[in-house]
Amino acid sequence: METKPMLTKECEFQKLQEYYNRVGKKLNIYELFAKDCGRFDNFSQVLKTPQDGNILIDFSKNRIDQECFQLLIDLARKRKVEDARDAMFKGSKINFTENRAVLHTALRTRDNSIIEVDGKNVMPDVKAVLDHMKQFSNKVLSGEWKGYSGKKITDVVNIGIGGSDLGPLMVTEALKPFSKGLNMHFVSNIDGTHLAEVLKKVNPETVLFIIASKTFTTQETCTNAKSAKEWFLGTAKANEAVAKHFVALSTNKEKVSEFGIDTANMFGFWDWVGGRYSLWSAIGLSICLSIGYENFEKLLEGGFYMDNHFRTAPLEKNVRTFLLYTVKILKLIWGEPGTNGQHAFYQLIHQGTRIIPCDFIAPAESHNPISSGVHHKLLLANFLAQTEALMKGKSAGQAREELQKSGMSNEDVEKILPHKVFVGNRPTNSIVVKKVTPFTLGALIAMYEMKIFTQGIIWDINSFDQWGVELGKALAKAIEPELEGDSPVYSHDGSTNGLINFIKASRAMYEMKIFTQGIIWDINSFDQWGVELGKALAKAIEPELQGDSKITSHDGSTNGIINFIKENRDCICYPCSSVCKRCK
Ligand SMILES: O=P(O)(O)OC[C@H]1O[C@](O)(CO)[C@@H](O)[C@@H]1O
Repeated sequence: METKPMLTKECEFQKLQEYYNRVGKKLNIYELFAKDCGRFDNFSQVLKTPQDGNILIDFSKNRIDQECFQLLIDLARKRKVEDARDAMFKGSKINFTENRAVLHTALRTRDNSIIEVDGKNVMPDVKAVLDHMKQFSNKVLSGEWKGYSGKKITDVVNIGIGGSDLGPLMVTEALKPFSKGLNMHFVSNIDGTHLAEVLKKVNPETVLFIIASKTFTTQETCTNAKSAKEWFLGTAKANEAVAKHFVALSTNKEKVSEFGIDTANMFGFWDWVGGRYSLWSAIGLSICLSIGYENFEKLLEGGFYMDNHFRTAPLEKNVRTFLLYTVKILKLIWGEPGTNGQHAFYQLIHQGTRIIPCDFIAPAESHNPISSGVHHKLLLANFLAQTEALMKGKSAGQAREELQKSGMSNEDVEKILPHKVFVGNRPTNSIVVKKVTPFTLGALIAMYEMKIFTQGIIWDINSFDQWGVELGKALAKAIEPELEGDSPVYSHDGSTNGLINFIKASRAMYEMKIFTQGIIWDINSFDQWGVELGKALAKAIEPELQGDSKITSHDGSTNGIINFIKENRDCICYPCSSVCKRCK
């Protein structure tokens, strides 16, 4: 890869910085909507999928205007995002610190492209492994594959960690409505409780263990796999039985065979698949077993669809660059499904001292419209309300008026007031799909992968290596023996020694830390007014989701998303009466 100047030295970056100082830091999202009735249309995009409906990407609730947008695009061009993208897709070794190609995109290529690494077309091998996955998963699902005592497989335990766990775990969880009936379990943690609790639920005669490890040297996975095998042999006794109940997903044939797994039951992949991007590879075998191979192919198709968008759409119309605007603070993506987050950490997002840009992802239609769709309506109302609340906030004037109306004394009002005010102007992206399907999920995952890629190129960070993680692993090896026994340790810095010695002696108490922070900063750790505002807005939005009339009562983005949901769902009545013009 060509060496680039430091980001801050780029003239385009300096222009962006100058713009931020002059205009950007004063931008107020809510006011931007008031000034521009076309804002939602200008800062959102609809992608039409072949069979799975439209995907809406709304980034209008960000602190951007047209000038800022153009400056960001100019910066992306200057940092050669398009060249890097093309280099990645054609198999150049863009993971320059490890001298590797980055070709998880080849795994989901669904046309007849030739993709070469070191002059060799990798596609025949990709197809051969997919074929192996198809044959195997079909055999297990049909019951043709039998355990050592002749019984069908009922449970699958995926033992892996990091990319060999999280991607398949997330996908199988998200696509549960497509399950073909096997019970899926995922064991990652080295904490023995994780494995032990799963083993209580499965039967050695009907369980299949998938040992998923790119390197087959990962401490957690190897330890869990060894313990699982010991548990299995405790009942099965004969070593030959292992072949019926253990398969491996790896790039390391030698280690797989050393472990005692027949390499005929090994599903391979290659060093150009990064661990974090491996769910599209053989690491996705648990996905195939959960939702069936045909659905796994649809997941690949969704990823391929998004890749094609990324490759061909100009930056100005490219959804990954839109998502760029969320990058300022987080380099890390975290969250919660459904409304769980608003009962946990949204207080921080509403009233914390740092801006936390959020993405909200929602389906217009649920797979489970139970109680005549009431659950889904409430889910959507809360999603919409939180994005609105984060943007609008609540001024001191509004809060004072509310408190006075409640009959509170003036003295009390002034005491409570600072806790009831929140500045708003918190940026969010909203992403709405018609329904969560293997295809749409594949497309969304690929979109986020490419967002990380784009950020890496702009900041000149290699998104495909993990040297920091490797350093941690090396240090863990040194610390491991020190945790034995009860003699104090002095070989590290004061803090690490202190921690080790404390762990040896007792457990930490975290709740009191939060309490102490609250007292020091004068933040009430026990209220949640930001969350309450979201709830109030959700109540107002709920009835608006009824019927198919256009909504205009909110800001452009909220209106736009509500109207998108209404237009893109089959049923328009809550509760579902089966007589509305779309669902009857
Ligand atoms: O698949 P492996 O080789 O067991 O590695 C597990 C995970 O550990 C990492 O190497 C990080 O330590 C990830 O990249 C990878 O997904």
